[in-house]
Amino acid sequence: MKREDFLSWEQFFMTVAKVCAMRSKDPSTQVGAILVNNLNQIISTGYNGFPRGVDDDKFPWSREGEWIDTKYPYVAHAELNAIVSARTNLTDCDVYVTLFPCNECTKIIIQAGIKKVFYLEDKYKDSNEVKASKKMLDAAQIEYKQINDFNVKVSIN
Ligand SMILES: O=c1ccn([C@H]2C[C@H](O)[C@@H](COP(=O)(O)O)O2)c(=O)[nH]1
Ligand SMILES: [Zn+2]
Repeated sequence: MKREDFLSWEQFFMTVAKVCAMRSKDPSTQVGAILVNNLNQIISTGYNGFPRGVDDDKFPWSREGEWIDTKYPYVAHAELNAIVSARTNLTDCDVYVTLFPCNECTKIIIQAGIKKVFYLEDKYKDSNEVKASKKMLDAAQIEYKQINDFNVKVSIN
């Protein structure tokens, strides 16, 4: 008899996105994103971090202070990294991301032709950035779906 407790595609892809987030060196919020095509193939992965050549031991990780002295001007978002790393056309791909995309990532998601956004956390839902994201996704008729029943535990020895 076949196993019944296998991961669904949604659980599987979000688990991979969570694992990608574990690569992030951001001390407060680690974000992972993956792109999946209509054959359920993972096309690309990304996580939030500084761009290539921007030394993450020399640039700031802080959230507060003068904007130029915080991480915000420098960090490349997980969705951006996944999209620019993809080596194929992204039309009709889905994105799985561990945090609801900000407005800048949302613009890139829309322009890349991505069809659906699956997300886990929405901790900045009251921010103007996320409100703007939702307005743009609604206008562009791109669906977004929160994975609610995510209780996957991965333990690898
Ligand atoms: O769409 C998004 C939004 C945010 N991120 C990254 C950028 C930062 O590294 C963190 C957010 O840091 P806070 O300390 O929680 O403000 O998340 C992203 O990758 N994608
Ligand atoms: Zn973003």
